Amino acid sequence: MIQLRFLKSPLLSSSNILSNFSPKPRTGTLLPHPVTKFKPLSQMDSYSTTTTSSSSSSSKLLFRQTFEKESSTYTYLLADVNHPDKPALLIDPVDKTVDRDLNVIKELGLKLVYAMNTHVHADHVTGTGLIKSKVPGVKSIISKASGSKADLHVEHGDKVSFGDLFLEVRATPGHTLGCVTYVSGEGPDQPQPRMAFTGDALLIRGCGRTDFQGGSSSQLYKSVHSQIFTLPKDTLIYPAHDYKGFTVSTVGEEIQYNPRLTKDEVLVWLMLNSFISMDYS
Ligand SMILES: N[C@@H](CCC(=O)N[C@@H](CSS)C(=O)NCC(=O)O)C(=O)O
Repeated sequence: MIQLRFLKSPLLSSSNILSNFSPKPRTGTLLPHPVTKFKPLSQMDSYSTTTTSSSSSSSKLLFRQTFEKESSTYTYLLADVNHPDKPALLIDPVDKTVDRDLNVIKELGLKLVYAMNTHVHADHVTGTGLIKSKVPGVKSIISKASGSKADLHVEHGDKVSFGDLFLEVRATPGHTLGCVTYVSGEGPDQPQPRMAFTGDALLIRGCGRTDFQGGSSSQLYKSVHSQIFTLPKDTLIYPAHDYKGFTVSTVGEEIQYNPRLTKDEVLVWLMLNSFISMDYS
């Protein structure tokens, strides 16, 4: 007789498959700082470089991807270098590599305004506290849903501006309840292709684990599908980690090839929650 045996995986909780994700779009109030409430949204210890021109206007994105090898974490530096102030932000800085990243910012003559996190990290200490102590005036940013302390709390639909460029905040819970993805702005004066800083929600050919910090596999599946996979297919995916040497992917590639997020949701849940074994007794 062939028997299917399901063993619970430590990664996921079975009750999670029933939960839903539907971020509430937000409207309009303004904060004094250029974090605004947006209209509803319908390897190496070195760095890689891109400078992206937008199709019009004076804004020009300077972009750097740096890596912290112990936790395999990427930090991203973005700046509007055509703005007179050269305002810059860091996404997911790591305490151990703060000096390296601040040195690049200094060399390039940028003014760091934000140190942002996509979520509360379990594998390393964020560099935001250290940055604030070393660079007065820098504001830390994290999602309100994270329940963590920061100077500014963002929610789904908010907009983080730096010079003439901006990032949209999209709620992508599942790895943790408070995970967000920061997506470069839409519009003729914003960089093309768009860029999505997905934290641990979407990794290249993978996704963040969902077995701690309020995680849920079903929520992760839904949030990635509704908030990341709906972006243009050429949108560049920049995750918070990579363990295999990948640096960047695209929405189109991940829709086609990500083994954890491309199959039917129930099938993915069964794959992640169970080991199917054959019993021939
Ligand atoms: N799989 C990693 C182990 C480190 C790890 O658990 N990373 C987290 C993100 S930091 S909390 C994760 O979600 N990894 C994805 C996964 O599939 O495990 C390794 O290979 O070193």
